[in-house]
Amino acid sequence: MEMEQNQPDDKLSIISYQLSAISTYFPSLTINQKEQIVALFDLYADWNSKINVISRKDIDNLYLHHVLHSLGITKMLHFKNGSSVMDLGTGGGFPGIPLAIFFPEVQFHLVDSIGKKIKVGQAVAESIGLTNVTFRHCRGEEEKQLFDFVVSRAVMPLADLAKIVRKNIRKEQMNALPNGLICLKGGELQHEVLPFRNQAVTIDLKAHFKEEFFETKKVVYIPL
Ligand SMILES: C[S@@+](CC[C@H](N)C(=O)[O-])C[C@H]1O[C@@H](n2cnc3c(N)ncnc32)[C@H](O)[C@@H]1O
Repeated sequence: MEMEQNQPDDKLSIISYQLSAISTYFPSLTINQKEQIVALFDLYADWNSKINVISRKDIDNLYLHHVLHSLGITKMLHFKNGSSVMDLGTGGGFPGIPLAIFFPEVQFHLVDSIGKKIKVGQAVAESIGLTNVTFRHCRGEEEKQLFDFVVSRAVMPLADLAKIVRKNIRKEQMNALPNGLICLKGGELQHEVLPFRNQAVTIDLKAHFKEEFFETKKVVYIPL
């Protein structure tokens, strides 16, 4: 198992360390939200043993590498209540499910071209009682609904994503940033951001989360 620098080394302690990191970074989480987050480990461990949605050797890092990473999007924008957000290429529900827990008054639509991954996300959302999420098994190119924002992690280069989701961005604005695309990205980004250099905003997650995993992780916003 890949270890974070400051983590303890037995499995239960690792998980409770990661959970307490989330509570520390997001002190406003309600008891219900914390219970939903706690429930994710057993659900994903079980589903992941049947359908691979997270690298199997990374499941013990679920809370840091997947849940907290997904919540990194909140560092770019706090979606207003009543907003709608599509997660394109959600796989088993990242970043869509952690964001739907965090923003219970925002409507999320999770899309993936692989049906069995969508089934995992649906089962997890149902088990934790999420009522602000819908799912669709389709390619992003086929989805015609309108949203305030599209979020995405580890799906395709920014230019390709922007090309696919431009049609899905609603013209009416209700958030602190103009509607557009918010992506979680890692590593060297200069080349990908080049076509959007006058508009893209990038933030480093290492400025918000101290764990080594976030050293190279970024959130990129592009108005569309
Ligand atoms: C590497 S996985 C990432 C999954 C998830 N976002 C995560 O971070 O765990 C990429 C996902 O994007 C989906 N995908 C790729 N191209 C797509 C498209 N054009 N429309 C819908 N889903 C797509 C794949 O099916 C796959 O589940």
